[in-house]
Amino acid sequence: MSGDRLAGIDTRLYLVTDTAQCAGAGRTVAETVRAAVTGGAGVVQVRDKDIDDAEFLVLTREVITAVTEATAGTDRRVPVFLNDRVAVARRLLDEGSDVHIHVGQTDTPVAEVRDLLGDGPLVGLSAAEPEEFATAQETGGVDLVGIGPVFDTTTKTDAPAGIGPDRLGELTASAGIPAVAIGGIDAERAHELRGRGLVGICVVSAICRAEDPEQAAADLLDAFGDGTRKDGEQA
Ligand SMILES: Cc1ncc(COP(=O)(O)OP(=O)(O)O)c(N)n1
Ligand SMILES: Cc1nc(C(=O)O)sc1CCOP(=O)(O)O
Ligand SMILES: [Mg+2]
Repeated sequence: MSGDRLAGIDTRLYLVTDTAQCAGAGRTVAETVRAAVTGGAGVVQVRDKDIDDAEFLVLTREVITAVTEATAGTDRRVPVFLNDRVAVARRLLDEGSDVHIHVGQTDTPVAEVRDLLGDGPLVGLSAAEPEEFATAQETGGVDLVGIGPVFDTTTKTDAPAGIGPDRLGELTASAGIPAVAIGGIDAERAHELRGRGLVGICVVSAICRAEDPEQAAADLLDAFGDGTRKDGEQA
């Protein structure tokens, strides 16, 4: 896999959807995505552990439409990732949709994902151990790693305790693959993740539970900035 496969994508703010959290805030996932992308989210992942593949297919089509509407008339490229559902991704690719996939360490292995989906889609992988980065680099085929949880989270019920920004920075430095941080990130804490080598921050509840997801996205982007400057450093 060669070239800058993330070219043209603003990876600084990555939204992962949670259907129940969006519903609790009185909105659909698609409405939340449309607002968040309008507010600046540059990557979207559809994640729902409680529905079957047929329902996930419908949900993802709605999200693709929301992203298309939010980016209409701009030159923004906002990729839509599917969480875990390789078969649904294959179906959408066959329909001509531009979709991508994020898998974890216990999901479909990356080599198998590539066999099933080919070289076109971006592949994200969860990784939080040096050995996992080494394997991802050796195997190839991973475009982006998600490292977490950086802070404690209640959204992912099987997540361990947060590793903290310093450990996150060490892992990012050794990842060798563009990395986003995930877990417990909100607009108050996002500034702690500047200067950690990340290409972006990834959030669920900070946008899905927000009263105003467009404003929440803008606030998160303000707090993270371009991600490169640590607190207190001059531009
Ligand atoms: C960007 C990003 N990073 C990490 C994860 C977590 O994926 P995984 O470990 O497979 O856990 P589930 O999300 O499937 O519960 C992610 N989804 N996105
Ligand atoms: C989906 C997910 N993956 C994680 C990981 O650590 O790999 S943490 C997480 C949930 C993040 O939700 P919130 O932004 O609401 O804390
Ligand atoms: Mg997974």
